[in-house]
Amino acid sequence: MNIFLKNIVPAPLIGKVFEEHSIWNHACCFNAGEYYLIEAQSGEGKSSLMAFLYGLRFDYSGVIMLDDVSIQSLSLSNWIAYRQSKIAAVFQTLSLFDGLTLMENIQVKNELTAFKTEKEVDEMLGTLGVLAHKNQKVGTLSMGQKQRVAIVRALCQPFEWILLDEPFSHLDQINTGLALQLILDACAAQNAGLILTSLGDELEAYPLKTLRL
Ligand SMILES: Nc1ncnc2c1ncn2[C@@H]1O[C@H](COP(=O)(O)OP(=O)(O)OP(=O)(O)O)[C@@H](O)[C@H]1O
Repeated sequence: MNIFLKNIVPAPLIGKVFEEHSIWNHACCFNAGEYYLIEAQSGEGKSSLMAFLYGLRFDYSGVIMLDDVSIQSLSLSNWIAYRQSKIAAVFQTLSLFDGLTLMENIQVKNELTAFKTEKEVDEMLGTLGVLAHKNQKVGTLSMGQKQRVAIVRALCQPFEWILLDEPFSHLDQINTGLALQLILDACAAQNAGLILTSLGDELEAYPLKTLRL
């Protein structure tokens, strides 16, 4: 599935002048199966773009197409279907349940999708260094640990695109590399694409196409 943006401008940024290569107010295509890094400073609209692509916000001008379907035309049941099998996401809020354990948070999703075996979930948690915390309440985990739980949970579903809004902001360089590699492997296994936002340039060494807002 290709994602086309045609002259998108978030309502809060209307009236601002954008650079020639900006995504905002220009035509832009995210090609199916490719990996994109959106680099921008705070307040330039990274979270807004992710919310638009996931159908959480519609306060923008312009058109967003998923192949030949305008996302403005999707019903709630269409969105549910897209989010179940086509678009996975990790937002900055993470949306974890603090009162549940790490593993319960993941099983809430994986029991619905049955996408990963328990062994596969354990392997992903082990790769990201949080397996020892599987029975700990999420409310007591560090922010970096919570980010890794949210990433593993997002991978517990089929997808054509995964949207990640500053998913490594609390991770050190080594854990960032491990998490990104896990995500890239999951994308490669499904020929899925990735759109990742970042404040800085710490991900420029990875095989991602960098775009500016
Ligand atoms: N719901 C909203 N209503 C009004 N203004 C908003 C809304 N959401 C975001 N904005 C404004 O739109 C601009 C972009 O916000 P956004 O959260 O997308 O930025 P960001 O690039 O993700 O920032 P950060 O890196 O700090 O998370 C900001 O000026 C923000 O104040």
